[in-house]
Amino acid sequence: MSSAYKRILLKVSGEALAGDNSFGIEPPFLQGVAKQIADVARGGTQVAIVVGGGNIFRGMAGAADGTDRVTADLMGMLGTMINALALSNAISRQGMKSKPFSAATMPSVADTFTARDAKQALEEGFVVVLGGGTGNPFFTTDTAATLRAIELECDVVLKGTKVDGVYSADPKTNPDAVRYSSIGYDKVISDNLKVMDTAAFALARDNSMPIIVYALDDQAGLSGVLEGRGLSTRVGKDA
Ligand SMILES: Nc1ncnc2c1ncn2[C@@H]1O[C@H](COP(=O)(O)OP(=O)(O)O)[C@@H](O)[C@H]1O
Ligand SMILES: O=c1ccn([C@@H]2O[C@H](COP(=O)(O)OP(=O)(O)O)[C@@H](O)[C@H]2O)c(=O)[nH]1
Repeated sequence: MSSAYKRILLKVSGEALAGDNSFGIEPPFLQGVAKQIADVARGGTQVAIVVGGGNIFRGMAGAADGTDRVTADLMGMLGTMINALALSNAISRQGMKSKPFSAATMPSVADTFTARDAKQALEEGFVVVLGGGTGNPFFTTDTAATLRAIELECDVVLKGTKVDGVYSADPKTNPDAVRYSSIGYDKVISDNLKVMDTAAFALARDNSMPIIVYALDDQAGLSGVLEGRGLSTRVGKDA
């Protein structure tokens, strides 16, 4: 099993680890995601992962309840670090070497992220799991995923989520929404299509980083999506 890509950046949302619950980590879902990742890595593709934290804490929700936004975002970033440790360990249990990195300095927890060290780990065959987002408040892990993909010279960002691509409107609330098989950066931004935030799309556009949006529960799995099977939307320069 091998893909056309040498090095990928996979964004795993926090909710994907919570499965049918909205909070916390459900072991079967964690193991399911870890197995898909380990299978792709075993096929020879280098895999870097950015994990979200929406299953633990979202800064915006904390700020809405009165916590100041910077503190709330720090709490959110720590949530992503919990997920990073859990996912990295689950990947190791699937028989692949994996190393967590943190955007914030916490030496007793994980190595601090530098592009140099993460690239070296990828070249040594580790799946690297990047927690702590960008390390800055007011950003999201979607932006972190795009940023790290550019820094680590990945070929593509894979955004694994609950929907099977980018639609003309949110498919959860609009049953008439139509799925694009591919779409340009400018259109996704001008139409304000919310599957990722605008900052993430703009960063990808300015650095020509392609993004593939797919459903984490696609029957073809991550490896199938990388091989062009399964449903997905490619966001790139041209539609
Ligand atoms: N135009 C769109 N196409 C696809 N999904 C969209 C669109 N607009 C909004 N969404 C929503 O974006 C969500 C995916 O974003 P994601 O970051 O994984 O979720 P969340 O923001 O809850 O963490 C989907 O569950 C979907 O409901
Ligand atoms: O660079 C970043 C990335 C994340 N966060 C915080 O971490 C939370 C969890 O990340 P995100 O919402 O992107 O997770 P996901 O929706 O992917 O589970 C966010 O709400 C923010 O509060 C942040 O402050 N800076």
